[in-house]
Amino acid sequence: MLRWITAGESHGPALVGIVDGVPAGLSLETADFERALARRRLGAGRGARQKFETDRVEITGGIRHGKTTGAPVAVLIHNSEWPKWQTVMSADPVPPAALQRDAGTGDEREIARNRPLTRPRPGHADLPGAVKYEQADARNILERASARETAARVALGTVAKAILEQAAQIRIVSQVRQLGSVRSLAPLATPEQTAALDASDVRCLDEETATRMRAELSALHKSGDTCGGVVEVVAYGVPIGLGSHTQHDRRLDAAIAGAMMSVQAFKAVEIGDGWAVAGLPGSQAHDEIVKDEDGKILRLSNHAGGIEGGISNGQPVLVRCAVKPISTVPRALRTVDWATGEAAKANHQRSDVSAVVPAAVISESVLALVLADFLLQRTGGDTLSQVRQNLSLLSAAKEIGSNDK
Ligand SMILES: Cc1cc2nc3c(=O)[nH]c(=O)nc-3n(C[C@H](O)[C@H](O)[C@H](O)COP(=O)(O)O)c2cc1C
Ligand SMILES: C=C(O[C@@H]1CC(C(=O)O)=C[C@@H](OP(=O)(O)O)[C@H]1O)C(=O)O
Repeated sequence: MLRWITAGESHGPALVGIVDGVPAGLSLETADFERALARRRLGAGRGARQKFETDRVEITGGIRHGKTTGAPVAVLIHNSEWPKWQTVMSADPVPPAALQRDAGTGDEREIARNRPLTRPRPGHADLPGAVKYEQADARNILERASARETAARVALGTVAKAILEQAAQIRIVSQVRQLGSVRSLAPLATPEQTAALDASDVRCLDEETATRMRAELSALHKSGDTCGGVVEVVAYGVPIGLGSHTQHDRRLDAAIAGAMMSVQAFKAVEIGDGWAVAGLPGSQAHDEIVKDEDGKILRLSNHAGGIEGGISNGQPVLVRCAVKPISTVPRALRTVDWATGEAAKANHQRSDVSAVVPAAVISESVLALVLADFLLQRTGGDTLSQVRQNLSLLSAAKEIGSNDK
């Protein structure tokens, strides 16, 4: 079983991610984490921060000389901007005067950064968070609500991907299915296309569609607006038998949907052709089962997205997620200033125009974490070789009915 947790603020000194239950013997090193984080920074629509952020990684537990030891893996991701934020984000009390002056740079923005944020942004966590936690400064909410946190999840996803790839040759790939109102009809991506997708600023290999996506982003940017979209993530090589129909919290589809919905701005999750099959007759909605010439069982389609009854069925696991538009809209939305009680325009700060491209990369990590957890629940094993061996025994014993004899 794999457990994971993150901590840290967007403008704090670092993010922390911890994943427990990692088998010993996996090959992993700092460069693997940094490569994964560089993929998350990619993409059209990102704001100023990603231009200078380097996501410097420090492994502080669970890996020695390039191999996991079986101990929890702990990773720090340093914040490149920390010196600039040190006063306003200080964990220890600072004298009020220190918050009213800049750090000697003469930079007005520095002073502004220290003022309490009292004009909540519709769509962000500012208002419900401030009410719930009784905070007068929305910064105490937005710092942790920020999707900066997904950097830690991508770091942990690097461990999960290593488990899946090294133990079971499971590979995950993502693409952008829709950016703003522009939809992509591109075929399902394969793992071999990962490098090409990473090289596309809109994560779309159809050039005509990619051009329309860029044009829409640029028009929105010019008009001070933002957009969302749809990301698609596929896991290939998932064996039959991850998850269970026997209890609500053992269903693989439920775990995937829950994990995906936990990503900032993800507002809907579809497994396979989830929304489309709702409107189809049953005769067209299911994946018929046939035998090939060698007697092997095959499917004629994959509407179910690789999961039936909460159990992986051997087909690629296919998930789509709807990502809402960024809520820090430059053409700021109406709100109420809780300091004055007056109508106001929402706080505006440096922001992304669209998070859809990094969202695709994040969805890979989130899917990897869930699949690695369910794989280890199925196989057990404290080391990579035990997981491999147990998996091969499970694959060998898959004859239907053998347990009834
Ligand atoms: C990769 C990524 C980047 C994001 N960047 C921003 C941003 O720059 N500005 C913003 O207002 N929201 C951004 N968001 C979305 C907010 O974090 C999110 O809307 C907010 O935390 C409220 O959570 P909810 O949308 O899940 O309700 C981003 C989301 C993701 C996944
Ligand atoms: C920092 C990241 O995304 C941030 C997510 C985010 C938000 O509100 O979610 C707001 C912005 O923060 P900032 O004001 O510091 O630029 C984004 O840049 C990141 O993805 O690494």
